[in-house]
Order: sequence, then C-alpha cells, then structure tokens
Amino acid sequence: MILCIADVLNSVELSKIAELLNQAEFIDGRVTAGWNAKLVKNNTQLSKGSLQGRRVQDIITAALARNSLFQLAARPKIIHPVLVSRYEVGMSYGIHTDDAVMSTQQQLMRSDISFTLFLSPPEAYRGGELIIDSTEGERAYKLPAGAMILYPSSTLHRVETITMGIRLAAVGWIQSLIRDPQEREVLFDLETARQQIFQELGKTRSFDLLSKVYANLLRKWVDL
Ligand SMILES: O=C(O)CCC(=O)C(=O)O
Ligand SMILES: [Fe+2]
Repeated sequence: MILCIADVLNSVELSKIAELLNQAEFIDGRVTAGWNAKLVKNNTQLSKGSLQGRRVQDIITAALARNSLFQLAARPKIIHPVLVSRYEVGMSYGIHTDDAVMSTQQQLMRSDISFTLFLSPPEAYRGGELIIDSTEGERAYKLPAGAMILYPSSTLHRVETITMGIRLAAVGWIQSLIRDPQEREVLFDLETARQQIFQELGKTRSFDLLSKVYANLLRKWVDL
C-alpha cells in the first residue's frame, strides 16, 4: 500500500524547521547509503547528531506520534531517526532499493516501510519528484510541504534531478508491528470500518463481533 498523508506538519512546525535548516550544515549524503546506493546518491544531508538535526527530529517525532492515520497505516514498532536531505540544482538520487536491515543507535531494525516527509513547497523547486517503480510502471510523487508518503521499502525508487530551486525533505524507515504488507492493509481497512460502524450505530452486537475479529487477527499477526 502506498499512502499519502496531508498536513503531518503544520505551518508553525514547517517554519520552525525551515529556520533550523537555514543555520544547519549539510554534508555529502553518500555517508549513509549502502555500497550500491552510494553509486547513485547525489544529495546533501544534515550530519547525524547535529543540534538542528535533533531539534527537527523532535518536531517530526511528535508529529508522527499524534497522527492517527500514520499510526494506523504504519503500526510502527521502530522508527529510524529521519535523515534530512537537501537537493540543489543538478542533484538526484538514482534508482535503488533501501537496505533491508538498518541500525539505529539502540538496535538493528528491519525496514518494512519507507517514508518521505516533504519540507519544501512544490513550487520551490522543479524536478525532485519521488518516483516509485511498481508492476504498473513508474509513478511520480511531489507533495505539498508538510505532507508525507508511506511506501513499501521493498520497492525500487529514485528522486528525479532538480532543475530549479532547492528540495528539502525528511526521509525515514519503519519496522512495523505487522510485518506482512497485505496483513497490515487488512487491519487498516478493518479498523477503519470498525470505527465508522461505531460512529454510525454505536456499540452494537456487530461492532462487538468485528472488534473480536480485529483483536484476534492482530493477535495472530503482531510481530513483537
Ligand atoms: O528523498 C526522497 O524522497 C527519497 C530518498 C530515498 O530514497 C532514500 O533516502 O533512500
Ligand atoms: Fe530510498
């Protein structure tokens, strides 16, 4: 499932992040890429542990924690700290697949879901679309500032060359409590329907049975 979520960051948070990034130092993005992604990665990113990076991380962590659509769709067990990247004219990230196993400061994690949180408004740059390959061909995504896209880490994807302006984005990875993407989607649909039924009809017998099915599927599929 590929899902776009609008307004993950509000305008106050976006301005705060822009202000922090204005004072920040960006380094060659190749330092965090796997050996073959290095060959096609041509961007810059905030160095790990920079003060601005930590402040941006805190804003994004809080925004993801309060976003119920994100929580429901991703069911995060571990969220890799975001990498804040900056693409200037001529920069791009060629076709690659993300590492399956990554390390955070505390632990190793599996990447199930990748995400891009757009920090620049689309009119601030030309090119810079995130292009995801699928069996139906390539699809391009360029979202408003503050919106995010969630997509399977198993895909091949790339970022189109920038031909004007600057593209700022935060990218991250999630190990989900529900490892299998199809199972995750079943639970997402079921929970959405269950909440709607509750809102429309209240705590009926059908709602209780749906709740039982939902809890039992979650119990069966959860990867703790
Ligand atoms: O900037 C993006 O939209 C995606 C970047 C990416 O694919 C990556 O960092 O692995
Ligand atoms: Fe990637």
